[in-house]
Amino acid sequence: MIRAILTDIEGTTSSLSFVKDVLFPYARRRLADFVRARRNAPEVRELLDEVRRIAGRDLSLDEVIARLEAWSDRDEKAPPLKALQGMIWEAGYRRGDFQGHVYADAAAKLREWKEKGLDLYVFSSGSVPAQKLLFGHTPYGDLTPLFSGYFDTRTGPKREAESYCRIAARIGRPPAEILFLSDVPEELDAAREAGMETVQLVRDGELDDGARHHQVRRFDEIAV
Ligand SMILES: CSCCC(=O)C(=O)COP(=O)(O)O
Ligand SMILES: [Mg+2]
Repeated sequence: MIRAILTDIEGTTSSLSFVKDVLFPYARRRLADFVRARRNAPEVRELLDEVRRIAGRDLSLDEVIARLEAWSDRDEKAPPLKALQGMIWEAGYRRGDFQGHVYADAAAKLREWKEKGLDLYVFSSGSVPAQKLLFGHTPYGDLTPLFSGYFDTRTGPKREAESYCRIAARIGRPPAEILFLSDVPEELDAAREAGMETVQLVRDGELDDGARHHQVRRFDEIAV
């Protein structure tokens, strides 16, 4: 029996276009200036050092910025980039430059599941602070009280079963009691390999009769 829901964000609770056309360009435009202005702040300095560790050699500040910009352009889910994006988005949410996009059906169903006693969790490549910002600033108000926990790629890559085993252990439930929702079949494959139940969101495009995972268009088509 399903006792907890673990959900992806981009393409699942929220539109691809909000992330790709609003959030990513917003952070990309400000990345270099943000890093230069905050390079001595301990939380930023640590992330810049992490970029150097990933590169495997010392890099100048310009080289670090170039690498971050290249990752952003390729949508690489590198943890230090995701953390910096979240820091930049914080000002955007605070100033009201944008709100976190959440589909109406997702907001309603998340509320309903919570009221029914299910525990709700997020697993996204966006950093945990970025996840909280998105769900904290939606047209439906602050949805963060609905969630019992948040996971990002610091827990592990989204396409590896081990990440879902770790999440189940952190949630404190057997994987079979957890339903994972995502738009990406490879993420669902990994969750299934870990023993979780899965449903694929297909927000746009055709449903596929032969799909590996049960497909729905909206949260209100998910039976729990
Ligand atoms: C936390 S909102 C921004 C989402 C993001 O940065 C991203 O890379 C999308 O990843 P997801 O795992 O939610 O598909
Ligand atoms: Mg997704």
